[in-house]
Amino acid sequence: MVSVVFPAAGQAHRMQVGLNKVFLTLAGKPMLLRTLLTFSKVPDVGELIVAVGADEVEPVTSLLGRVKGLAPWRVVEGGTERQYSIRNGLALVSEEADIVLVHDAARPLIRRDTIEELIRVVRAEGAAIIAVPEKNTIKIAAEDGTVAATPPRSSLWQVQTPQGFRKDILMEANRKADEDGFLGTDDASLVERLGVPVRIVRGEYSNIKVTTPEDMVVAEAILRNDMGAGELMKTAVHEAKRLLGGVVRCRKGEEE
Ligand SMILES: Nc1ccn([C@@H]2O[C@H](COP(=O)(O)OP(=O)(O)OP(=O)(O)O)[C@@H](O)[C@H]2O)c(=O)n1
Ligand SMILES: C[C@](O)(CO)[C@H](O)COP(=O)(O)O
Repeated sequence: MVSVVFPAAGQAHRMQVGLNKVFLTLAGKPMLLRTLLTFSKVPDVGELIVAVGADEVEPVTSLLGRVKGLAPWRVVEGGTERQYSIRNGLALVSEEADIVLVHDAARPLIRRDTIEELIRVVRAEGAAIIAVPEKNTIKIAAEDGTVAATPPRSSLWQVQTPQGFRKDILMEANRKADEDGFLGTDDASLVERLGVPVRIVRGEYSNIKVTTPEDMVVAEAILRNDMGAGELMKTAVHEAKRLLGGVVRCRKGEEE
């Protein structure tokens, strides 16, 4: 059985609304619910553990109690850092779970097929993360604000969640991180410290983490666009050709 821990106890400082962003509505549904409902549709997922702020435990418990279609869930108080919120969630993972996924509640655009593919890879390899190839050139800055290095883009991936692990691996990684006082910005970085290989599973660029106000616009647009990127592109290509009288170049094999 797969257990999923959702860190949802952040302060949303960068959203600048004075409210935990996971309760903000996107296309008519609170972000947190959207995320939980998508995971609930995955047959292997047997448990949802949601870490929220201390004063949010009661209202969230009451809210989830009114929602139909959720997998069995529990709400726990989060911590001052994402990693501590997850640690509190891990304490509630049930005996029957053999795999644990961690997913930011603030990534409401995750797709069911991406979750299913991640679970398949974790079953086979023990540890895997969802990521997409980096599109920009990334620079490493020196302390004085000049460029220290330009790592080759072909080896850079933007890491997302969910991230999934065999339960024993994730538990040990968290225990060791606590012992060493190590704080990571994702869960895989804790597992990497154990020397366990972590497989990268290619996901979707649309699985954004809603972090700043403009991310709300992007998320809302993606959710409200019932065409999807593939269909949108077809229409855009058709229009471009019409405007330019068929002069638009199509790469071999990519003709309409
Ligand atoms: N102490 C914390 C901090 C973050 N999170 C969760 O971790 C996810 C990713 O974090 P982030 O996008 O940074 O959210 P916030 O911490 O809320 O945002 P900010 O850093 O702008 O305050 C979010 O679902 C957030 O709720 C958490 O559970 N506990
Ligand atoms: C785990 C994560 O979503 C991967 O991109 C990200 O590192 C979380 O970072 P944040 O500092 O909590 O925004």
